[in-house]
Amino acid sequence: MSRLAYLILKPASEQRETEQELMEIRAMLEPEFNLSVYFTTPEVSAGQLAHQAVESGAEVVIAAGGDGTVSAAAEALIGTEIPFGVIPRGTANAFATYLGISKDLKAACQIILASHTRLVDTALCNGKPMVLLAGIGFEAKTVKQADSEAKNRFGALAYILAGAKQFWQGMKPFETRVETESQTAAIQQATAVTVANSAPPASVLAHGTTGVYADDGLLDITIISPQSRLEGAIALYHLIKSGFNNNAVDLDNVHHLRARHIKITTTPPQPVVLDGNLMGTTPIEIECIPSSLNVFIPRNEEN
Ligand SMILES: Nc1ncnc2c1ncn2[C@@H]1O[C@H](COP(=O)(O)OP(=O)(O)OP(=O)(O)O)[C@@H](O)[C@H]1O
Repeated sequence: MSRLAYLILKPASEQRETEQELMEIRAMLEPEFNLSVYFTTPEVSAGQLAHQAVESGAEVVIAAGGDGTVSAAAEALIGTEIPFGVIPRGTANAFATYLGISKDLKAACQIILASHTRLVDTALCNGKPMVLLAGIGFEAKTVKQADSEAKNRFGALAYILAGAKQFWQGMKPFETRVETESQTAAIQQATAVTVANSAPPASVLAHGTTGVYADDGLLDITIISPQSRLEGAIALYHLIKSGFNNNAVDLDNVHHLRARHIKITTTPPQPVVLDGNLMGTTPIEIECIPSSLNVFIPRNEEN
């Protein structure tokens, strides 16, 4: 008997596109799974649908959408070992990229059909699910500027344009205090604080440390505090490099630490973006939940 799978899908902006994508997903997955399809709406979240799926005995849960949809659906699966499939349909798709899942719909379905899974860490940020990262300051302001119209028109370039604008306009620095289970750091003139569970190289501000790994039971914290545009540009250059070579950034204005439990306060309060969506303002408290999500990944991404 075929396995019971719940597909949670965030509709695309064009209905025809959604219909076409759903047809392709059904054609790929239905020979293998008994597939039930549910659409998210502004009122019914991927999290609610995923909880419903778990209660109904789903043997596999699949989220098709952007990082917000994937993160919300993942929350219901934390600690369940129910295999979780990701079909990237958003703008950035950072979690899928981190896991090595292609944006090509058929290739993403093939990964689910191959049934190879890996346990990864997740985290809770002020009680909300986090598979990727929480960004305070620069990143949150960038996401705020890249509205849905810009994302529909320019795709991922919308984030780059919004980031460049932020950078050019200059950021108001803020004071931050980061407390972990073993240490406390206080930085006077921070412009961005990033706490990452997982992060592809494109999530540049997360890469102060020696690699961001979603299976080490730890969160990676990067705080940047450049005092000028030039210092900011140098820091960015080193962070981009570190995203690819996993060497920690060695600069006075890039601070990094690792911990399982983190509390962050800022003065004044700063906007926070959680897994690609704005969630409110600081203070935040984040707890890593080691090996808590069982995701389908390509076989060659095991290490
Ligand atoms: N049918 C819908 N119509 C409009 N908004 C929706 C719908 N379903 C979910 N949402 C909202 O979309 C957000 C999640 O979007 P998600 O991040 O998954 O996709 P995206 O915006 O397409 O991708 P990205 O963030 O990468 O651009 C949530 O805030 C959710 O409330």
